[in-house]
Amino acid sequence: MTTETAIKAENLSLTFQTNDGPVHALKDVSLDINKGDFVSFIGPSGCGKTTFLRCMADLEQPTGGSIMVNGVSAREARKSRAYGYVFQHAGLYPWRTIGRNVRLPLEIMGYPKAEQDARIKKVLELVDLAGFEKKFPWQLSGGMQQRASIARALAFDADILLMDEPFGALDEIVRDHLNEQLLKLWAKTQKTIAFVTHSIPEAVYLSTKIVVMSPRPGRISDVIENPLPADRPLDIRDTQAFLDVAHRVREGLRAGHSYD
Ligand SMILES: Nc1ncnc2c1ncn2[C@@H]1O[C@H](COP(=O)(O)OP(=O)(O)OP(=O)(O)O)[C@@H](O)[C@H]1O
Repeated sequence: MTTETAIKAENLSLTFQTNDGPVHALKDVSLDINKGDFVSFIGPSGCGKTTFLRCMADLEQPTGGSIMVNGVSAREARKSRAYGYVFQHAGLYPWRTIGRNVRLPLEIMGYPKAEQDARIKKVLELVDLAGFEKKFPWQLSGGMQQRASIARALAFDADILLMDEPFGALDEIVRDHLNEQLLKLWAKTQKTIAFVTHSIPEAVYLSTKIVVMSPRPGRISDVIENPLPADRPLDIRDTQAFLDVAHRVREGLRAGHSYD
């Protein structure tokens, strides 16, 4: 069986020119993400995780190297709506109901009304928010709002999901629950997911592949193929196999960390 590449970065570099001189947000980053992979990016603040995700999304332009998404340039991939993007904060419009927030990208893309309705129903069921369509964002908990923003990113059924620390602002129990749900959703939809996190347990629990990054210049310091089985109840986090992977991630982080 051949594995198809969803995202391919080759010697990707991005230097920002700032008043304090150049900032090497990414330098010579090469990585293959296969279709159906769940890849986490972990590393200290400023190591280029968000910049890397934004390059995949064509929201930043690399200054060197290349990035391909689904075999075409990031720009073409953006135009063909190859991905959904989930931000750290849900970013729902407060004056729109949950249903109308999810509807927005579908309206922009010009889907017929009946198709919009069908898709909204389907994705709200996927994230366990059936029945909340008519609520406003402020009537939902933080975790529910984040699920609604995931539904919005899923609405047009892109096969890639880019997620930038989507659960960073949530308390640990809610986060555990959303981690479990996201894993189920991933298994059900077979999407390719690129996921930024600061949490070692979250990275190990969710991923097929963990990319450890380090700063100044932003680069990849380790890529760990996660040996854990696909079926992952939350208590897998207490197993030796889990702790072994977490240990390797921690070592990678420590190696690339400076305490200035
Ligand atoms: N638009 C910009 N202009 C100038 N510098 C930038 C810009 N965006 C990011 N940077 C710098 O690039 C580096 C990488 O930033 P990036 O946000 O990708 O890191 P990160 O790993 O996602 O950090 P965090 O974990 O804090 O979100 C940082 O030094 C940051 O200050």
